[in-house]
Formats: sequence, structure tokens, C-alpha cells
Amino acid sequence: METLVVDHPLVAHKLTVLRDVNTDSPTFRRLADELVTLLAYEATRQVRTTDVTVNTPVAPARGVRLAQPYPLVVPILRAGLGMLDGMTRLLPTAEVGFLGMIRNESTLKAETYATRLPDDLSGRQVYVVDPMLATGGTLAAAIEFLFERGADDVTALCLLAAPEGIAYMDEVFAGTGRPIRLVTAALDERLNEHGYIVPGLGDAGDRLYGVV
Ligand SMILES: O=P(O)(O)OC[C@H]1O[C@H](OP(=O)(O)OP(=O)(O)O)[C@H](O)[C@@H]1O
Ligand SMILES: O=c1cc[nH]c(=O)[nH]1
Ligand SMILES: [Mg+2]
Repeated sequence: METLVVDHPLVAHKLTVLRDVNTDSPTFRRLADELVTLLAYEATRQVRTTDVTVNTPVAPARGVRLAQPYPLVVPILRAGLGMLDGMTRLLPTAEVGFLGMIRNESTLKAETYATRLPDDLSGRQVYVVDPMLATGGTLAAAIEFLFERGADDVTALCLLAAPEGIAYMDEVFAGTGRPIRLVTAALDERLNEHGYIVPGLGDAGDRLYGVV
């Protein structure tokens, strides 16, 4: 998997405040939103465009517009919802599909409880958003599902990734020839015995929306 860790002082600053245990939910939401727009700038470098001509008040100018079919943004509920607005602000014509997934905290296996996506994703570029790539079980299952529906190009945006999760993604998709990219704000040290990213930021869903 092609992985980009965005190296930028604004990203590092916002991520540091996001990690802080004393950061409250409203601030956490705002920072997650701001961070995703910074990641999206890098993650959309290969977004498909078509050449067009526009008339400026002075003369015709060559330019580009996003190609159709427009990209599909897929937040993985619940925590991925905290990254949706930041994505659609940069990609206002994108369509949005939803995947509801939860990691069983005993087995660390991902379970899917909701899907609301176009049946046919042929020819679609897809941007999956989820703040945390820990064991990789959730993201791998989500991306496998998108490929089964015909997606031909998938980019994942995460706020934090663990080396174990990246290794798992490489194992699952090795040799499949599937084009997958990961853009993340940081690559952390490891997972702890509970499958949490260290140093991480805790449970992203709980920090965004409260403990359920
Ligand atoms: O890489 P993994 O080991 O699969 O873990 C990562 C997943 O865990 C978190 O979601 P969670 O299951 O806590 O659901 P939530 O968004 O509803 O809180 C996170 O947002 C990812 O989806
Ligand atoms: O550190 C982690 C791992 C999985 N899910 C989270 O929200 N945080
Ligand atoms: Mg959670």
C-alpha cells in the first residue's frame, strides 16, 4: 500500500492538541475537521479531471474540472463521520456512501452493521475516511467490500496509523494489484495489548461523540 505521512507543522500542531487528554469534544471535532482538509489536499492529488476551457472576462483559458463519475467519499461510522464535512468541503460534488462498522473489543474483529452505498462502483474513485487504522481489520474489510462493488481506485485518509495496521493491509492486498493509497497525519509506535494505538489519542469515536 502506498503510504504518505503528511509532514507539515500545521498538521503536527493540530494533531498534538487532538491527542491531548484534556482536549474537549467540541475542540476535538473542530481539529479533526481541520486536519482532514489538510490531508485531503494531499490525498486528492490523483483525483481524475477533464480538460475544459472557460472564458475569463478577458480571454479563453484552459483549465480542468473534476471528471465524472464524481468521487465517492465513504466515512466508516461512527468515528469517520468526524472527517466527512472536511472532505466534502474540498470535494463538494462528491457523493457520499456510508459503512457502519464496529470493532469487537474482545476479538478485535470488525463487524459491519450498516451499508448504504451505490451497488455499482465501477470506475469510481473512492475516498474512505476513518480516524484510526489500528489492527487494520476495519479498513481492510471496508476496502474489500468497495472492490467487490467495482471500485477501481481507493484512497484511505486516517488521522493516525499503527505499523501493525499497515502491515496487515499489505498482507491482505499484496499481489492483488489493487491500487490503494493511505494518507495519514502520523504513523505511531505500536498497538497495546487492547489493540489501541500508542501513543494514539484514545477512542476516536468516544472523543468525538461521547462514550456509548
Ligand atoms: O484497525 P482496527 O483495529 O479495526 O480499529 C480501527 C477502528 O476502530 C475504531 O472504530 P470503533 O470500532 O471504535 O467504532 P466507532 O467509530 O463506532 O467508535 C476506528 O474508528 C476504526 O474504525
Ligand atoms: O487507538 C484506537 C484503536 C482503535 N480505535 C480507536 O478509536 N482508537
Ligand atoms: Mg470507537
